Amino acid sequence: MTKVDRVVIIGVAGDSGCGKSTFLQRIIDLFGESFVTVICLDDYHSLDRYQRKEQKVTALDPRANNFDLMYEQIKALKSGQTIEKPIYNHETGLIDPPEKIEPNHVVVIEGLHPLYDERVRGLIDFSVYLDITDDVKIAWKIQRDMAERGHSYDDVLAAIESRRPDFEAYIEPQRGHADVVIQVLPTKLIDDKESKLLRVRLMQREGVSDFDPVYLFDEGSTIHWRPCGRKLTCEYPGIKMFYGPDTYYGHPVSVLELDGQLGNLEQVSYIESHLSNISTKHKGEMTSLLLQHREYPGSNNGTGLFQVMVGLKMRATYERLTSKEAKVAAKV
Ligand SMILES: Nc1ncnc2c1ncn2[C@@H]1O[C@H](COP(=O)(O)OP(=O)(O)OP(=O)(O)O)[C@@H](O)[C@H]1O
Ligand SMILES: O=C(CO)[C@H](O)[C@H](O)COP(=O)(O)O
Repeated sequence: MTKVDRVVIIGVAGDSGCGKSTFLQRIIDLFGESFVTVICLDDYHSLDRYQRKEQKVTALDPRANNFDLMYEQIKALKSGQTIEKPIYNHETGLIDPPEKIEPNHVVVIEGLHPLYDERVRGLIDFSVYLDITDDVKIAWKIQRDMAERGHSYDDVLAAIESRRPDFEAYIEPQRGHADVVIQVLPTKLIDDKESKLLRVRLMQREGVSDFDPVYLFDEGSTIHWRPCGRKLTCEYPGIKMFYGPDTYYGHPVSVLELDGQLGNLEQVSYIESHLSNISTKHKGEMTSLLLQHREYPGSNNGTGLFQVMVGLKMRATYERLTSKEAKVAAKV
């Protein structure tokens, strides 16, 4: 077992089918596999599939989840203790015998409710909410659930509809607690009925310790930028970027937006060179991270770019927290 002086807890919230797997893979690529442990919060379902059906509650309902145990176990991990985490088995719908989880440098807690319980929220060092609008969620889910899971179009729509009331009551409000929200919306550049072209907004909360929001050109200004031209080749309808201040769930945020598709990934370095506070270790690092896995879904639009950017901010938060604590330890 590796000795870990400081366990940094990262929360990734989002509905099922919102692209968490790709985002988590990007985080693992950045930190290295042995450095990160991912805990899926579905493992804290207190009611199995049959009990939920019997009691007419969904998995999104807090009554189907054990927040006391979630809090106790994340707290224990954060203080360097090994835990016996339950396992929710998605194949059988039952709760399996627990598994041992050891503390690691970075522990990501991902799923429906990382920011729901105030006590769990208090343990998280950096949090992200993946906010995929319905049109896009339907398009993604249809692509996956029809191709890979044998569901029909109507099944997919019915599943989204049946989750909606609990989703709006218990999942969506967590956006107000996240340090960063990645919002995925249909494009405004053209009328795109299939939601293939995306407008992606990064809502970055201001005033969060150990987190400096990324900005375009000039911090605090409002910028509209069409980067397509000599240095960035774009196909119709091109790319539009926006940066500016806003208020979100009653608190100030900096918004960074990218609408459209990145045609030539190598040229993303042109966009990168106009962004500040991206927490890269060398010039062009963000572009090379994107290029490293150009096959991941969303690499050619704002979803991939902002996932990489948020990964870099997580690394910066990790480094600040660990170096602060090392300095405190050195003084004692
Ligand atoms: N940025 C993206 N652009 C286009 N499609 C995407 C993007 N991210 C994910 N998808 C597609 O959406 C579907 C769901 O993604 P994924 O499996 O990563 O979601 P998830 O949140 O991990 O879901 P679950 O929790 O149910 O396992 C996949 O088919 C994937 O290819
Ligand atoms: O939202 C989910 C995962 O985030 C699932 O719907 C939930 O975990 C219940 O799983 P299953 O449908 O396999 O019983």
